[in-house]
Amino acid sequence: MDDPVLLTGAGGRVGQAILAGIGPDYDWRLLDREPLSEDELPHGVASDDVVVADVTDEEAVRGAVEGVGAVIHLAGDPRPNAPWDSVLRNNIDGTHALFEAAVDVGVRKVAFASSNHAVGAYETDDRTPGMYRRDDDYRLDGTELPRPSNLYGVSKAAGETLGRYYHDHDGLSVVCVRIGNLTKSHPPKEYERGQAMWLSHRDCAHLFDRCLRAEYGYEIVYGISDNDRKYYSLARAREVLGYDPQDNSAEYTFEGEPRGGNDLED
Ligand SMILES: NC(=O)C1=CN([C@@H]2O[C@H](COP(=O)(O)OP(=O)(O)OC[C@H]3O[C@@H](n4cnc5c(N)ncnc54)[C@H](O)[C@@H]3O)[C@@H](O)[C@H]2O)C=CC1
Ligand SMILES: O=C1O[C@H](COP(=O)(O)O)[C@@H](O)[C@H](O)[C@H]1O
Repeated sequence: MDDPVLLTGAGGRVGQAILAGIGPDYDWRLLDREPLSEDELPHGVASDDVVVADVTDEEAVRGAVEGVGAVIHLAGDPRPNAPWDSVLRNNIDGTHALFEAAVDVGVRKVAFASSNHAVGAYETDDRTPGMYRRDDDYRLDGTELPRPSNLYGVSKAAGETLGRYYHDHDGLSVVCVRIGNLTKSHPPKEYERGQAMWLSHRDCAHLFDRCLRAEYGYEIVYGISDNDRKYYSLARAREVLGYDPQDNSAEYTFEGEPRGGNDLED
């Protein structure tokens, strides 16, 4: 990828994990509605490459995508309990504005930050907590219909559908990454669901690197580490993107302490 890459929501948790891992490897343009501090910028990114704007601002977004080859679109309200007015504006209108601008100027690829909450209602009372455990073979693989757990999940399913439309209508390559639970240094503590869908910082950076480098049409993949407890299949991400995760929440105790050597979870 020789052309610049636009990263929206660059100042947030996922954006910073990506930049910490692959910051030096791309020519970045960054967009966030909050100004980014010096230490949030990868080496070599000048203030001219930073757009402080709301992703629903069509003119600003059009300027931001001009000349870029690919976009990683993260900007939005990430709260599972976010109210409808916020997800409608930040997540649905914002994602629509981003896709419209991208196809208008001829961007080739968009990686969209979807969420586990687009399919959270598969976690029914009769399946949980068993499905969060490693001896359970229940798997979602990205071919299932959305089944959102909240209005935030509805907004992510809408983003995936917008991506489908712009792929079919305009030929844009789109990968929707249903991100699990990103935490730094250790998996979520004392939280089975979080440990089943943990995404480490290094696997996150590697996954989005693969989204930028691989060739695909329209894809939905799961964005988690290679956790023993997983109930999301990584097969599609491995096959289409070449994702090769290195981390596994089983290498940590339930309380989040690293286990020694080969001492994996019982
Ligand atoms: N952190 C996680 O474990 C997960 C995150 N995601 C998704 O990944 C994306 C990033 O999430 P995080 O980094 O955790 O959130 P965050 O809240 O840390 O970062 C979001 C960034 O986007 C910016 N932003 C929000 N609304 C904006 C708007 N309308 N215009 C421009 N900038 C805006 C914020 O200023 C912030 O810097 C979100 O779309 C979220 O739904 C999905 C699943 C899990
Ligand atoms: O989409 C998201 O999911 C993660 C995990 O959800 P949780 O309900 O198990 O905490 C969440 O932490 C993150 O904020 C959200 O954007």
